[in-house]
Amino acid sequence: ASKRVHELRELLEKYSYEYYVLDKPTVPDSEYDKLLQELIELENNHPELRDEHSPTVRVGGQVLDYFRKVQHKVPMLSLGNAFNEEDLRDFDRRVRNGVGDNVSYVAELKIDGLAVSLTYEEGRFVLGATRGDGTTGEDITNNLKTIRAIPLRIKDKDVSLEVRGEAYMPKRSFQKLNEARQEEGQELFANPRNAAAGSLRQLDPNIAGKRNLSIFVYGIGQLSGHSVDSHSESLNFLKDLGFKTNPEWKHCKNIDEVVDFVRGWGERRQDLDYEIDGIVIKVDSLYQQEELGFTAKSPRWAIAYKFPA
Ligand SMILES: COc1nc2nc(N)nc(N)c2nc1C
Repeated sequence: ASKRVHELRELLEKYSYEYYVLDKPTVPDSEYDKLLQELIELENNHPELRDEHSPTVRVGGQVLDYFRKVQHKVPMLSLGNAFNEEDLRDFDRRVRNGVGDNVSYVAELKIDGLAVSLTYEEGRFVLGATRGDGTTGEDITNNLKTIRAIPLRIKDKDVSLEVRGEAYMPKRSFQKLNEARQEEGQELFANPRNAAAGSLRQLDPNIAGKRNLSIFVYGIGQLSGHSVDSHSESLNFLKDLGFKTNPEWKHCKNIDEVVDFVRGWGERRQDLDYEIDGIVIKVDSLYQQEELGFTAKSPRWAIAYKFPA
């Protein structure tokens, strides 16, 4: 039974990764469900084989009375805002005053969701938390385990890391959820962001598990067992580890390319299946990020361009 249990876990993780992270399933849902059912029965008949990182825990989890508070080892800061091209050029001038003219940027979509932190130790997902006030968040591990795009195990066991990402509800899921709530005469969610936040604040993970949430991982808070020199390298590293990163990011040689990127997405964002509220621009070199440092509440090496609401 143990051999079959491990075989099923590997298979289900692979299929889940293909479906929820790559969006390229290689087997029909019926096949996935059949294997999952077999694993659930095997685990029920052999409790000694139970594992809290088994794919079966995504659909289970006990109801909590409250969320435990957790301290972020590395604060989850907020971003300074830019509202027009001039603000972006001011940001670029400040950066170049700090680190010189040899600077490049990464521009990425700012997902309109809920910032979360995911901690992995010896390759296993051990803690998921909300941003909270930046230093203290809430332990919502059970709810985040229901997000299929979040790997419960990562291949590289020697890597321990804490990653940050934005949990979100796809627009289609938001529409279906509100239609269902309309039918049941329940209060509607105002927007996908509130729906995602409301779902992750549920004390019963079975509710969160039915909300079809997803995530885009956008950065590393802490990392040991590996090193990277730039933000673009960290995005590729996260993708290689099996995380779902947003594919629309662009390495920009200068602020002009950033401005073009921002303009482009200002027009195209309604084509996306998820809501974005802006573009985040970061100095690519981690060494230059270090040189620029932080203000009391935000990195000096990043800025969020906000689209008009
Ligand atoms: C470096 O800090 C950050 N980076 C970010 N990147 C993206 N894509 N989206 C965010 N919401 C975000 N937020 C923060 C605080």
